[in-house]
Amino acid sequence: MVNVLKQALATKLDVDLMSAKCGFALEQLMELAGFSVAQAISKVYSFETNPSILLCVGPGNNGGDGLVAARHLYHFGYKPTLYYPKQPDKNHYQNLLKQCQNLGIELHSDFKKALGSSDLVVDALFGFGFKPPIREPFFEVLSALSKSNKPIISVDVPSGWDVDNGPLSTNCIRPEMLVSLSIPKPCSSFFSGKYHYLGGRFIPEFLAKEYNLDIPKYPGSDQCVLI
Ligand SMILES: NC(=O)C1=CN([C@@H]2O[C@H](COP(=O)(O)OP(=O)(O)OC[C@H]3O[C@@H](n4cnc5c(N)ncnc54)[C@H](O)[C@@H]3O)[C@@H](O)[C@H]2O)[C@H](O)CC1
Ligand SMILES: [K+]
Repeated sequence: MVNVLKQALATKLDVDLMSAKCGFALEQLMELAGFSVAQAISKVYSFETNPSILLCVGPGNNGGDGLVAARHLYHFGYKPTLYYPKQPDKNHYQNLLKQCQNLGIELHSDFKKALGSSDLVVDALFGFGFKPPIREPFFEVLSALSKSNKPIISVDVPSGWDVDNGPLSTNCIRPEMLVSLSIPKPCSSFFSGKYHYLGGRFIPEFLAKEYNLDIPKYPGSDQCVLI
């Protein structure tokens, strides 16, 4: 049994989930993934002491999880805001953004100002689709994050880390919390923050068996589990 999945296999698992044999749509998986991230955050950081959460949103599905999490965090009582420098044309991402904006969630253009006024930062820039080296404008964003003392919550993979091999340099971000999705990626063994959660409670048992995955048991109706 394995408790981590390398980049190539995580990509294959994602394709399998959305194939005819499993029948999921990306929108469903992303909603569950993003909801589990919001729920994990709510278990660790109270909205009374840490209301302002800046969600840094990347151009792929990791960013989509961030947009979903922002919407749920708003409904949980937080004050989320977004930094989304590369917005793809795809309908789904535009709808997720519209859903946030309809709630009055602010979209920042000045990253440093946004960072200064936040209590927590969600890193939803890159997940298992990241291929180094980091391209602009993300290099500047990640180096500002690595120098900041704000607690960072990374979604699936700490952005800028190699998915299979971990931090690429000494000035990589060091998140306080990591929410792995489906199953942790190998880089999570370098995580030295305080809280490691697993979310994305959607892997059918037959697929877990096929990939020989050792998925921790989720408590009750929770969408995340502390690992
Ligand atoms: N099965 C699951 O667990 C699910 C997880 N989800 C989330 O999806 C991401 C993986 O999404 P994907 O779109 O494949 O990749 P990323 O978002 O990680 O990144 C792709 C995006 O980033 C750009 N990019 C890649 N490398 C660089 C670089 N060096 N510099 C700048 N930009 C880069 C690339 O061009 C793309 O635009 C997974 O981690 C989960 O968070 C799903 O939501 C549901 C199923
Ligand atoms: K991330």
